Amino acid sequence: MKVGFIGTGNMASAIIKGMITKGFLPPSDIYVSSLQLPKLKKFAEETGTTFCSSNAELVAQVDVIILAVKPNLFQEILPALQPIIQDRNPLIVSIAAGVSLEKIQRLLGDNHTNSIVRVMPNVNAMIGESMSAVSKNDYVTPAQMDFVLGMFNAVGLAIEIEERYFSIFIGIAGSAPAYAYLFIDSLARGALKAGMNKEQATRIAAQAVLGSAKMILESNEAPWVLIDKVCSPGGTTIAGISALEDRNFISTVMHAVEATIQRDEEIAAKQS
Ligand SMILES: NC(=O)C1=CN([C@@H]2O[C@H](COP(=O)(O)OP(=O)(O)OC[C@H]3O[C@@H](n4cnc5c(N)ncnc54)[C@H](O)[C@@H]3O)[C@@H](O)[C@H]2O)C=CC1
Ligand SMILES: O=C(O)[C@@H]1CCC=N1
Repeated sequence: MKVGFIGTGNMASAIIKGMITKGFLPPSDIYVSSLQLPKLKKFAEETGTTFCSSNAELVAQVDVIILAVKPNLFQEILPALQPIIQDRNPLIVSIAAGVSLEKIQRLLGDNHTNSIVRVMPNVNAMIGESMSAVSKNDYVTPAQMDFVLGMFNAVGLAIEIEERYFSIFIGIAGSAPAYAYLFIDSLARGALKAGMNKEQATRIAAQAVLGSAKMILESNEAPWVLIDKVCSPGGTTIAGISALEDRNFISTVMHAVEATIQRDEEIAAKQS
């Protein structure tokens, strides 16, 4: 299978580097196109991927197209590629927030029946730790779906969800790495304020958060049960939990998820 990425920015480069590290495809079977050609050429040379000087050149050679550009570019890029896409009928995979399966089909021509898959990965794909959601339209074959799930399982964990849950998924997985990084950075800033070197504090906090995430995934205990196990009576942890709740930690994080969902819905409304 030859897989072509249209757009090689933050997310595509994370997936490509993750795929290459995991050996999912030979690098030369990964084709890349984007706007800034000198930068793209350097990226292709560094990764061993196949450089394409235009989106059309890429579409003419691949079996799977990964659309990895910003949502507002779909209406410019897809109609221009429509004839060649309809001629070759590749599997279309989009990783964009706010662009529905139905919208992609409309941009490719309502009278056609393209196999289209929507994926919401996250940037941790670069180290093989993405949490990705996958949703498909009616024309995707089981073999095509297996290929996409295999690709995103190679760079983390991929699950199939109904498309109507995509906005919520972005709030807890697509955008959430940024929120987790912010939490770790905030812990490190607290340590910095108390006199510890920030770099050392960041590594310590990141390992503590990594272990906590693994504990939730591997212990089969609910987070609240684990919280109680850390809190000694009259101890340090309950003092910290109380301080977090003084500033509405729980509702602040819930509000962040709601804001993410709302923004995804706004982007989708603009695209429709
Ligand atoms: N950054 C992230 O953590 C995540 C991003 N996404 C989605 O991935 C998509 C890309 O996001 P990023 O990688 O963050 O954006 P980015 O801005 O880093 O990359 C966009 C890429 O598109 C290319 N591009 C722009 N116009 C083009 C054109 N006409 N033809 C071909 N390539 C063109 C740019 O040169 C660049 O390589 C978005 O739709 C976003 O919703 C999804 C999950 C996570
Ligand atoms: O911020 C964004 O819109 C993209 C989608 C999910 C993560 N980054």
